[in-house]
Amino acid sequence: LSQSNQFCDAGVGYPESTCGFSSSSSSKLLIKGGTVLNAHQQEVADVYVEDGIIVAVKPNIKVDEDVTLLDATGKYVMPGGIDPHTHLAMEFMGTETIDDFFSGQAAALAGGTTMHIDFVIPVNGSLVAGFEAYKKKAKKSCMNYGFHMAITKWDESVSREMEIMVKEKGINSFKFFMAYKGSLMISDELLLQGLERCKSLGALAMVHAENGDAVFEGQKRMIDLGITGPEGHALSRPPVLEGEATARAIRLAKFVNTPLYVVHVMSIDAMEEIARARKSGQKVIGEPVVSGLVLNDSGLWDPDFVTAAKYVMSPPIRESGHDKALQAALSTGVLQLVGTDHCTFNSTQKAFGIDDFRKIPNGVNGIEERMHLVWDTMVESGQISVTDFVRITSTEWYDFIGTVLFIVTFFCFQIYSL
Ligand SMILES: NC(=O)NCCC(=O)O
Ligand SMILES: [Zn+2]
Repeated sequence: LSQSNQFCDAGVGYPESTCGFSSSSSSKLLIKGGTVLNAHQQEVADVYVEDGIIVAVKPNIKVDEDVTLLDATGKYVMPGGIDPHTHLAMEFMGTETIDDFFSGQAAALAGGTTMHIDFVIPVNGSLVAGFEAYKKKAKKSCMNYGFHMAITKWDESVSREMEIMVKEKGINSFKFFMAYKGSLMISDELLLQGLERCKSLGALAMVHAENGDAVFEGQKRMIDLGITGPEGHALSRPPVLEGEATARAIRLAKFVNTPLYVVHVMSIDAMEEIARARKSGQKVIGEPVVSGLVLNDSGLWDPDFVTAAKYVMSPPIRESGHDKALQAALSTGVLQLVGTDHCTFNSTQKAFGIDDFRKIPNGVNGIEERMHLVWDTMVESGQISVTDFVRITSTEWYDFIGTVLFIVTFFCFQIYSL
């Protein structure tokens, strides 16, 4: 936890030890007798933590009397979750997400996630200005976070600033939008240049894969048919458009010979493209999000606009069947890790699209619910093991991004009942 945060400043009943460590006293904690989990193994052991840093993990650690004891017998002790895909305080579709870096992170912590990676959106195309703006937004943070960077246009200065991000600012993953025509979307020509640049910088290229031109046409088609409600959102951008863009991005990444990370894989169509590419040996990573794993599109058909609009996100939550197929792909290693795409708007904001689904701000929640929903649907059902749970909700990210972000989240353990 940061030394100073809103919990501490507000003094809402949190002891000093929760609000960072004073220079005069050190904090010592022994978590005793739990089943310690990581992505590869589990063992009954004690965990000794000094000043927020894990010093030892082994059975029967003996400590002095000044150490705080926490009995974890009969419980799992595991790393805090890492959500690799969030949008806090993001300006989007004429408004700003209702969760900022404090309220979103408070929700994350309540659900066992201790780190998230948010997407910096450039300001007028400038990555440096976007980075500075997000540093300001993130000042209210109460947990660990990192940044990806979205690329929303392409020119020489963007290319130069990508290097600054990688070499000076610690950002080494860049997302390209193949959707949102007229705002965030970039052309294939620019995507290709972006992929080349990622390759030359050793950075990871990410894509939001939907065919933005076809989505635009699909939206017009729905409006012409008089379908203006939230169901029109899903009808206008069917799975085939996600599959097409995923296949295109994969082929362009292959042409450039650089790894590709596909964010929010929502359909069988996209998942199968990833499966095919991986089988052929191409380095493609697929990230399902918790809404796609546990929901289906029935919410979008709710006659109550307020309810239906809550389910509007892109790519859309799909018909029943896609959810189970994505779970199966995750459990068999076709897809690798679970994000949320947490991007929340309240009912007033969602109501911008009361007469036209194209104006409903796109995004759903999940940062608080991700860990327990994956546990409930996939561990409890026996689809994945407890160590797999740790891998797909926490540690897998580091396998992709290397050692740049050392496993800070291990500082914050979450305890789950056996
Ligand atoms: N996914 C979504 O609906 N909103 C957030 C922006 C994005 O990731 O596309
Ligand atoms: Zn997103």
